[in-house]
Amino acid sequence: MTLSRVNENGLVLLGCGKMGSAMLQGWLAQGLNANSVTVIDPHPSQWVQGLVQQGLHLNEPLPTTPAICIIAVKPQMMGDALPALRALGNGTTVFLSIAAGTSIGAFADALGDQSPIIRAMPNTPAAVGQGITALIGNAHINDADMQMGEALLSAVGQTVRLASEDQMDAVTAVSGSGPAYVFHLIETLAAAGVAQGLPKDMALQLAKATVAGAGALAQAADEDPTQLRINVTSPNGTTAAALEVLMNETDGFPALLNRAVTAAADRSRELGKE
Ligand SMILES: NC(=O)C1=CN([C@@H]2O[C@H](COP(=O)(O)OP(=O)(O)OC[C@H]3O[C@@H](n4cnc5c(N)ncnc54)[C@H](OP(=O)(O)O)[C@@H]3O)[C@@H](O)[C@H]2O)C=CC1
Ligand SMILES: O=C(O)[C@@H]1CCC=N1
Repeated sequence: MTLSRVNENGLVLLGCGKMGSAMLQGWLAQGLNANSVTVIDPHPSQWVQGLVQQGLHLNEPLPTTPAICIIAVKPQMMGDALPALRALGNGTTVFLSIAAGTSIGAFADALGDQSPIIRAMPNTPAAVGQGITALIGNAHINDADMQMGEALLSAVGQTVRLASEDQMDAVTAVSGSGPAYVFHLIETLAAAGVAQGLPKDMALQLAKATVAGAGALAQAADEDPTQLRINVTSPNGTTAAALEVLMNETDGFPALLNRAVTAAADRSRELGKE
């Protein structure tokens, strides 16, 4: 689907930090006109300020009925930020929030209970077009609205639709926060390489390329990740020695990652109540 509805009627982006900027970059690359975009952010980056020359509206009054308003501020800032959007509520403007924790019900309370609202959870690989976003809409979202939301998020990666909003805490814990776990894996794999005698730069290069290559193979291969792991593991070889440590039932990777994902999902649920 093209971004024609957004180009014709406009897009408001509330909050243009890490995620807002990553998405905006993808939309512009996919053909969104800068002059269809209004960004509201108290401290816009140099990059966003530079887009004003291409027609982007920065901290200007809101258009009357934009096609969509993307909410990309921190959950803790919602109380301060949402009143600025009330004029767009209960109309045809679709609200799409990417905030962790904040429920569709909380947005309906703040913006009007007739408002079409999509809740989405992207992740930072969106900055290189390789994100994944889960979405769910409320009862006022029609097919065309959902397609518009998906078209925008597809500009920065894959999309999946959720069956229920309850799934969003788990999604946040797996793919929203997940890139941080993988970056930590890169950091710790490189540090372990240094401990084994490698120079720091080379250890980091090896760790980054290994994670990137394994990720690309997992996406491209017909085999599932279990088979791909088995393919690396020679009987009585080096990988088997490492996996014996990593797959330990009590303090191995599965137990550790399960605890980490549970902590993230619990925090997402808490954020929804704050
Ligand atoms: N980072 C991530 O990996 C992901 C984040 N998210 C969600 O995305 C949202 C944004 O996160 P992220 O981009 O990391 O955060 P950032 O802090 O990078 O971006 C938020 C932006 O909103 C601005 N802002 C603060 N108050 C207002 C206001 N009242 N009106 C307009 N803009 C305001 C901030 O300005 P200033 O810095 O000056 O306060 C900042 O530029 C969060 O809700 C988060 O849960 C979702 C998926 C992944
Ligand atoms: O850490 C957070 O709360 C946000 C949501 C998912 C990724 N970053």
